[in-house]
Amino acid sequence: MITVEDQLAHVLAGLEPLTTETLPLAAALGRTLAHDVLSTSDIPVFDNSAMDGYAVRHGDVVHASPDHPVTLRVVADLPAGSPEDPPLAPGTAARIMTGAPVPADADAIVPVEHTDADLTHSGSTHPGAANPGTAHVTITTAPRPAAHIRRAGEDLHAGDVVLTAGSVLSSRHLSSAAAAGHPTLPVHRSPRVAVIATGSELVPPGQPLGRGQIPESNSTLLAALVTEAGGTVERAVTVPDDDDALRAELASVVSAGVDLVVLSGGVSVGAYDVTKAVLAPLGTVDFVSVAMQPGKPQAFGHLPGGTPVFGLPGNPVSACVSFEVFVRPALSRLLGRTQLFRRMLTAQVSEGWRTPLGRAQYMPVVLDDGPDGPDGPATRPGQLWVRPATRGGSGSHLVGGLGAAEGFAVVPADVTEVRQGDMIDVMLVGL
Ligand SMILES: Nc1nc2c(c(=O)[nH]1)N[C@H]1C(S)=C(S)[C@@H](COP(=O)(O)OP(=O)(O)OC[C@H]3O[C@@H](n4cnc5c(N)ncnc54)[C@H](O)[C@@H]3O)O[C@H]1N2
Ligand code: MOO
Repeated sequence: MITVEDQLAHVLAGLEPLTTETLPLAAALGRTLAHDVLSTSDIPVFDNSAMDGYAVRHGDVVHASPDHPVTLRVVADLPAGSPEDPPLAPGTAARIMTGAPVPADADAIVPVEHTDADLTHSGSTHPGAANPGTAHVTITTAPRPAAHIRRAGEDLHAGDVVLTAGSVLSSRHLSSAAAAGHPTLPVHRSPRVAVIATGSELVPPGQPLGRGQIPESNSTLLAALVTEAGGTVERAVTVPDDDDALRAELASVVSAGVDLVVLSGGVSVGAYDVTKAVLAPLGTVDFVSVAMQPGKPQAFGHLPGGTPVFGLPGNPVSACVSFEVFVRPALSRLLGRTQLFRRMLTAQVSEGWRTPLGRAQYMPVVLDDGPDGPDGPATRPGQLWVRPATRGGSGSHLVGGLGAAEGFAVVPADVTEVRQGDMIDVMLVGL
């Protein structure tokens, strides 16, 4: 048996990020940034007001207080978007709204709450429609120097990196890109993936089951995992345990130009293990036993023409774990991501279990409140507890309980028992 780490290194060795394309911001959501992106301007773009109020000369109002208010003449009205830079002589102020450029002569903003003014609503900022406000304003509280002025470039300077290559673009990244003046972003192409489930016992979910038949679930699982991981499902199909049927399907997906093929089932030593029967003779797909549970039998290699192909074990929990351990990092590499793996955290075990010696175990787990409940003596703030997600434990066929899993606890190969209270690494898979 080879280790998980060696098999993963073998898988990743031959994979390079796909080519890049330029997409409008909304279409780039979930894609991976291909190059660092620089801000085209300072952020903020210019010195602007953080408050609705009055732009003043600090020296005019430094002693203002409720007992000694200071009255200034209002010489301008500056809504957000105003291009004006009115001169402010001593003793004058400009009415200013949040986001409007601060006049060059002003060095503090007094919020309207610290004045006698009342900012009644004006229907439009259009010149002429704007309400000029009062002719005078009385300041009742002295501002600090530079109070409520948001400085140009205090967030980023023009030319600074705003987004780094390899980032998976979220709503927040897209907002930063827009603010930095980019209507489009360079991203890696999303890998087009074909999912092929093999097995003559499989029928579509919901159809009546004859003896020996089960609902097919791996194509649904794997297609959804591909989509969640940022790939594009080209097709998700089921073929029977028939060599010619699988050969025909593989030829079809290769000619469709997919970037990756993910097969489930038929990788073990059974008489009808179609995946092995069709792919092993090619000499370009390796069938190996990996020291993990579930997920021991694994296949990875290339189809004629070079398309990478995974053969995952058919047991549903094995297929899921195999995807997380090998296929997700591979897809992340094709996507150009810098973060190839799920996030790991450390949690404490609230219900122990036995594990096989010599194989790293991936146990589906759920988060819980610990053995004593949320207020128990062993529970500390921020402490995470986990227990097996399925009543039956780690069986690779226990697909019913898989739905509840929020993570996979990763138990090292040399451990035979996980005990209550142990600290354990958990790969988070829930959102
Ligand atoms: N003599 C041995 N037998 C087995 C070994 C072994 O080392 N020696 N390894 C076992 C392990 S571990 C695994 S894992 C499985 C892997 O087998 P295959 O990849 O060949 O998978 P199948 O035999 O096709 O199916 C296994 C199991 O999963 C069900 N299945 C398959 N596909 C689906 C699907 N799309 N949806 C739902 N369920 C599916 C299938 O009905 C079987 O019950 O081999 C062990 N055997
Ligand atoms: O290695 Mo298998 O995946 O335990 O069922």
